[in-house]
Amino acid sequence: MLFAVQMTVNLPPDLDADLRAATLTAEKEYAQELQQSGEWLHLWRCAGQYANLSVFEVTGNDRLNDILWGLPLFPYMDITVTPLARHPSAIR
Ligand SMILES: O=C(O)CC1=CCC(=O)O1
Repeated sequence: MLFAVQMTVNLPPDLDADLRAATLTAEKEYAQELQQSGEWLHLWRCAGQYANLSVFEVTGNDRLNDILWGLPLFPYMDITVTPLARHPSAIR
């Protein structure tokens, strides 16, 4: 199943600098592992925003939920999930 996910990051300005750096490092590793495994198909920056638009291909809602709850930045994110269906005019 395909899902578009928008993640907006709201890191508290007073977050401890070491915790911030460790969380960002862990987020990058987590995201890159899921891209390498093939579940995280696209990861795009929303221009001008501390947000991304991602596409996941996963077995279902429960798997996507597990992935999102596992994001190191999850406590600092607003997340919107859109299930995707094939568009009748799509050629690929
Ligand atoms: O910077 C972001 O958009 C948050 C994020 C998700 C995966 C990642 O590496 O950073």
